[in-house]
Amino acid sequence: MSLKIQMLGTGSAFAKTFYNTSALIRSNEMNILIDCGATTPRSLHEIGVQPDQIDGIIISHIHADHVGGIEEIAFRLLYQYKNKKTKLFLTESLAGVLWENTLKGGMYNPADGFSRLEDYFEVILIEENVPTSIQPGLTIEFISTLHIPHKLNYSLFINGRTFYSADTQFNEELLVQEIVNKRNCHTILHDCQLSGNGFIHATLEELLTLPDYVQERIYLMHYDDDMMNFVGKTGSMTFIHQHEVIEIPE
Ligand SMILES: Nc1ccn([C@@H]2O[C@@H]3COP(=O)(O)O[C@H]3[C@H]2O)c(=O)n1
Ligand SMILES: [Zn+2]
Ligand SMILES: [Zn+2]
Repeated sequence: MSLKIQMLGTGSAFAKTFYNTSALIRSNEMNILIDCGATTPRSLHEIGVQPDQIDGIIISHIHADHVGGIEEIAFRLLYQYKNKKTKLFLTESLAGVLWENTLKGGMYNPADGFSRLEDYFEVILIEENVPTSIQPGLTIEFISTLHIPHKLNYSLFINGRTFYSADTQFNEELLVQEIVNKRNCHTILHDCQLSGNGFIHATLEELLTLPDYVQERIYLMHYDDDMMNFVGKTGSMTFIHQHEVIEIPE
């Protein structure tokens, strides 16, 4: 089965000319969303994908640019699409905080029987660091990575060949030794803070220290509005663009 990734957005949390970083894993048989930020529903609308065409949503971590559009998708499935549920793929610990700390505020409605995450979604709990088949032809590993200390965060390893960082601090050992040397990963989609100190994201300066054979595999995403000023300054790495489609190698 031929799988593709289409970027719904490639912007940082504060970008105004790019939508929040999120992506669709697509084939003839499925549309699986990676994260659903505040601007993701608009981007889905622009490429003609309706909420009832989404077969599931993978959640990397809880920041509004990654989960701020979930309430809209859930309410539209419930009210516009007559109680259709989509799947939500996430770790058990993330499911707890996603409901209690983020979604419950807008979605808690016990009078109508909606008081848990499971009332809106078919919740599929995934064990971290274990490759798990979530759809025919699609295996995802939630790799625990460091974004903000004490905050749950997962990068994704897709079908054993493609790494999607979501939001993470620079981790040379993970990228070089584990992902490329050991796992022979050919495609890396990595968040990138173009200027200033990283602290919670990998900076361009840090990513430029990677060996060439690793940089060649990296698409940069989650960038600020000044991205155009950095074209030609990203070593062997390339920017991926909003709505661009790339193949996921078999
Ligand atoms: N400790 C933190 C926490 C958050 N932030 C900013 O807020 C954004 C939330 O989404 P993000 O994509 O993780 O990027 C974060 C930083 O811009 C930050 O700069 N430092
Ligand atoms: Zn983010
Ligand atoms: Zn984040």
